[in-house]
Parts: sequence; C-alpha cells; structure tokens
Amino acid sequence: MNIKLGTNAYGKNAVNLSKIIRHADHHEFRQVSVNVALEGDFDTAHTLGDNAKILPTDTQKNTVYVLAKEHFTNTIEEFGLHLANHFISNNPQVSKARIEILEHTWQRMAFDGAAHTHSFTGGSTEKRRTLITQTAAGAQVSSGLQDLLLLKTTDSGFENYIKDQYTVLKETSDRILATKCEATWEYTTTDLDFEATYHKIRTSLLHTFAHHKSLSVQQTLYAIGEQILLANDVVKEVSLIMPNKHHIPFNLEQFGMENKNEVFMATDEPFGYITGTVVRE
Ligand SMILES: O=c1[nH]c(=O)c2[nH]c(=O)[nH]c2[nH]1
Repeated sequence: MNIKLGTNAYGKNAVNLSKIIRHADHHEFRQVSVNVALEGDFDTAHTLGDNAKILPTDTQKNTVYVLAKEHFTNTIEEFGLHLANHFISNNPQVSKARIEILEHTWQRMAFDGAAHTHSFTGGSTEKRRTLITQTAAGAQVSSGLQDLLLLKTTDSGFENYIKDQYTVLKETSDRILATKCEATWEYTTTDLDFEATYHKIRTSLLHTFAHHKSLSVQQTLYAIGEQILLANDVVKEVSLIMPNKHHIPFNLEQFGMENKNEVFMATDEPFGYITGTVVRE
C-alpha cells in the first residue's frame, strides 16, 4: 500500500497585535488578529521528522510583531501583502503564504462633535477582514467584513413558497429582516486604494440592504452582490453569508389583544442560513 502526504500547511493563528499610531495631534489605535499559514516543501518534516525546512511558528509570530512596527501603518491589506511577500521572498521552501487579518474597530470618542485625541470606544461586533495569498505567480487579495449586524423593520416579506404537509409558516408581506452579515470580495489587483474601496463597498452593502424591497433573504443577498459588482470594476466576485435572525410575531390573541406587527420573539436557534456567491458572467 502506497501512502503519501496530501495537502498540508502550517502556521500561527490568532497573533493578536495592537498598535498606537502617534500623529502630531491625535492617536490612532489599531487592533488586529493575524493568521499565518505556509504551504510548500514540508514532506520530510511530516514523514521523517526532519525540521530542516521548518520556519518555526514562533518565528512567524515574532515576524508579525516586528514587521508591524514599520509596515502596519495603513490598511490591513497593505500589511498583509508585506507579510506574505516577506515569507515568500525569504523562504525558498515556501510555495504559498496565506495571511489572514481580522481587524477590530475602535472609534475615537467624540464630545460636542470633536474627536478626543486618545480615547476610544469599541465593542462593535463588526470586523474588517482580509486574506492575502501569495505564490511565485503573484499575490491575490480578498477582503470583506464579518459579524455586521443588520436589521430593517419593514420592506421585507416572504410569500409564495412551497407548502407541503409539514408547512405551518404563515406568509407575510411585512416582517423584520435581520442578519449577521459576512461578506467577502475578491479583488482583481493588488494595486488599489484599499481604504477607499473598502468603505465604498461597505456603504453600497448597507445602502442596498436599506433600500431593497426584499422578497426573501436570497433576493437581498443577490441584490447586494450585484450592486457591489456593478459599482466596482476591481471586484471579481462577492460571497455573502446572511443568516436569517428570526423575529417571530408573538401571539397576543391568546391574551385578547391584536399584534399589529409590533411585538416579536427573537429566536437565536434554529436560524435560516443563506449563502451565495455573485460573479461576473
Ligand atoms: O427569506 C427567507 N428565505 C427562506 O428561504 C426562508 N425560509 C423560511 O422559513 N423563512 C425564510 N425567509
């Protein structure tokens, strides 16, 4: 029987790093979590225990902190590209470097419309994310966001679906639509204004969610992906995960009252799980 090593990778996950960027009149605070994964010629490490081609994950972790001093000054995309390039350029045994960066957002406190110089609020669930993959052929960047809570109180319905012997769900032309959105988009280039493009796409996502008259989560998902592609030539495709965070009308009739679509029971589980990728033909 012939046995060999299949796909493999190794690296350091959750390298948690925060950085103060000191500007003349205010501080910027950045907090990221970095995952490094390397693929390459590591067969003998697995089959013989020969570590001659292994750059320790501890060294990978240190590299993230050291390079952050000079090279984490801008977007997570630029920092990720620098890290990926470092591992590829300095390690001939590495054929692919994957750098994933998750950014937790902190906002400067504002008093009477003026941002405080060095105090921040955080705790939003939303995170910005990027994945850089670099091989000898070049680098590929995909970016996105996760844990973005979205909700609208009208302009959402769900009707005309299949009804079989197990269907009890009532049709509705007016329901709450709520989701915890995860979006990932693949860029066609590594040479672009990552900051401006990110904010343009995020705004487009919010705008479409807000203005779309939704016949289903599926339709809203497609509309968001379509708008992002229509407005951004630099985006190749968009993947969205939009769980349906149900708010079910509570039956007030059992207490002699009418529920005019005002009182709901928010249920965490089970939840609908709607995913899709929107691509150019
Ligand atoms: O937007 C929706 N899509 C579904 O597929 C679905 N299924 C369901 O029970 N409610 C909903 N809502």
